[in-house]
Amino acid sequence: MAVSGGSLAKQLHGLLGNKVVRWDKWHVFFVDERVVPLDNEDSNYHLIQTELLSKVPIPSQNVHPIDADLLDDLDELCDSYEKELITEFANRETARFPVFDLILLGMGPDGHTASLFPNHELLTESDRWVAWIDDSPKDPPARITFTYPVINHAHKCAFVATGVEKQEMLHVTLDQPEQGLPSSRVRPVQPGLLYWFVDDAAAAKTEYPQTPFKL
Ligand SMILES: O=C1O[C@H](COP(=O)(O)O)[C@@H](O)[C@H](O)[C@H]1O
Repeated sequence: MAVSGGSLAKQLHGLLGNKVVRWDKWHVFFVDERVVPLDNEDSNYHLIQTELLSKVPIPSQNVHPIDADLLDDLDELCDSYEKELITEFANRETARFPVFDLILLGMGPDGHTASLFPNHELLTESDRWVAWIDDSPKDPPARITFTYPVINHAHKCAFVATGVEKQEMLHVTLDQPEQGLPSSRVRPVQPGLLYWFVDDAAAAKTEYPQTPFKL
């Protein structure tokens, strides 16, 4: 699976203590990463490590952070993360893109997902698996991110969006996909599935038919 950072991290607490999950079978990649050392407060790896990975028995070799020795060279950083994906998926898939079982996504209050921001040229990247930006409108400016070809080839993509600050963008994402917000562009190719896990505050303006699901 691949996981995002941000507010999603705390929602993963529900997995702790789950007796059904076979943690030793998991491999964890990062949907996007801020180009900072892995122990920096801004690092998505640091966040997910703190909130989830340090609390469950996932073998450390199954966790795939960016190579922190390459923070000064964004091209090299992306190439090395693509190679990490190639190595992991080499014996499993013949597809042109890695096919994750699950990609967990968040949505920013501006409708961005991963490090794919509104009106950014990366929204139309169709070739690379992992790409960099150095002009993120949200700090820190330098990041690497999965591109849509990777995200949209997953078996399952699941967004988690909570709180009133996500209300407007959830409405636009689901009810006005023609506006092309980054979060609207997540459309897994057949037979992939897309789920949205939202709370009442985030969903208050949404017209899209909902299937309430209580954990
Ligand atoms: O910068 C980022 O933001 C998004 C959304 O974060 P949220 O805190 O508004 O939920 C996150 O999904 C992404 O991984 C992260 O790098």
